[in-house]
Amino acid sequence: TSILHILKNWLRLLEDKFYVYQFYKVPQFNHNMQENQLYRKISTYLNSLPCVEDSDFTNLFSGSKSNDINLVLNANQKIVDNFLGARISWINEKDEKTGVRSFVLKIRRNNKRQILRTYLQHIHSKFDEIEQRRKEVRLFVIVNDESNRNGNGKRRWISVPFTHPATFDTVVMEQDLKNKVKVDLETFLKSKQHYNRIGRIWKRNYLLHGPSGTGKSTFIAAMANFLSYDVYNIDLSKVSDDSDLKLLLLQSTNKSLIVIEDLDSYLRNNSTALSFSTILNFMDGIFSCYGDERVMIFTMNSKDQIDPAVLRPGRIDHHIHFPLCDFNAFKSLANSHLGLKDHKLFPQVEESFQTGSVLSPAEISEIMISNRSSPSRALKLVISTHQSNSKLVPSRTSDKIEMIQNNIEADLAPKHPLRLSKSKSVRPVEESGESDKYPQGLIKSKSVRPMVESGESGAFGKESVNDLRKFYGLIRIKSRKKSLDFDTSEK
Ligand SMILES: Nc1ncnc2c1ncn2[C@@H]1O[C@H](COP(=O)(O)OP(=O)(O)OP(=O)(O)O)[C@@H](O)[C@H]1O
Ligand SMILES: [Mg+2]
Repeated sequence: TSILHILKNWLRLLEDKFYVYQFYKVPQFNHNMQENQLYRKISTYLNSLPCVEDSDFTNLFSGSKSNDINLVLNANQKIVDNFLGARISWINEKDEKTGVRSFVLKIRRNNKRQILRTYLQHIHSKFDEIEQRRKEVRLFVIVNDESNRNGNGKRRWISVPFTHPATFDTVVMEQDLKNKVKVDLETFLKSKQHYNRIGRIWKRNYLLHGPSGTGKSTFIAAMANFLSYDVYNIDLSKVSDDSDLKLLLLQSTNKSLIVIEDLDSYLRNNSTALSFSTILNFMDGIFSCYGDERVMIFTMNSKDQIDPAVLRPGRIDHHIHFPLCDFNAFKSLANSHLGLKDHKLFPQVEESFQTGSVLSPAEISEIMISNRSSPSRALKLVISTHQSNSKLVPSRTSDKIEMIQNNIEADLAPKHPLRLSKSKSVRPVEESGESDKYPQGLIKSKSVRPMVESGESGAFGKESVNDLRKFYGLIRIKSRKKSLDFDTSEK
């Protein structure tokens, strides 16, 4: 490697003899000792180049995030950048006497005319891009404007730092689709001139649709983190009229994600004071033409019965479907949540998925989080849920979780006849009103939980209590869903 490096340097020196070069110096300070902004931009740009790693001497600094390490060029180091096929060298000069630094650009004379101007513009836009990524992302939500005493219910934004950890790497979805969205967003970021030329507002609209718990909101967070855009979450039920919406949009900034969750429910239930045409105009970006560079995201559980006008190209540029969990998604979740690349139960899990997906990634993710100490148990729970007749699987998450729990209790039932009879007497089937929805076995023991959780183990014997404790994870999910029936002291 060293020999190759030396040879390359020699070759370069030899090559240099055959060309005439022009030099440009960018000092750190101007004559009044004010910082030269161009120096700062060039420094940021050069330190972001991968070739910094190849320079002979580089400084390492910790970055803003705990695991980040930033590479910074040391004084008097040379790096070479390639731009439109031309080689441009930079030296980070430091005056030994004064300690003043400057960057010196070296470019072939014949390249200068063709590319220098474009190259400097390129540095400017790269710097903007890097700064944008470094910026703290904020989440804006709508509140009533208290200061507006006679303000007939006007709203305003308040913001908090947006700290959602989701990224495109953590969201489980088809890799091709994920890449497509990334490329689409990257192209969008670079397309200001294109949008101007064709006379369109520089915006892109996405529709994320699919059942509850399939990752739509998580995906929005990943997009915000990818773009480093602020998120403006518009709750349409809080917007009092058309002018209110316009005002709110006027107060939002460029480079932002405008999010409307559950648009279908607003449209179906008419639960907003806005007219249909206002919503369409808003989606067209007519109200947001005061700003630029917006990505609008709408989510829906289903596109059924939605007026096609809402979904037409231009209003929605990109439709992304979020399906229930299939086996591939399950494997990704098992890998990220349980650290499982493979498991002896995987073939069985795969088979259980063949009856059709009934669980959302959110539900599978909950099972895995609650049972992360025992991956086999988590996998068994997924299998047992799928094995129940998929037609009997309810659609509401809380009902599904309950059904999973009941399955486990049913599994335990033959071993603990006493428990069964006890539970039956405590909570009769008719009480639940669900007797025609699930088979008898699935609802029989709902009320066992309070007794076990409150520590009344005497009624069941140690073994059964231990068995139920094994599934404590699930009991926790359920009790969380039911917003805690019992107080903690009882627990
Ligand atoms: N595709 C996915 N990849 C990774 N995690 C997921 C995925 N889908 C759901 N989850 C997990 O499930 C939880 C709920 O997901 P999320 O809120 O994004 O669902 P949603 O589609 O927005 O649901 P809703 O329609 O009810 O708002 C999240 O905490 C997330 O961690
Ligand atoms: Mg959501």
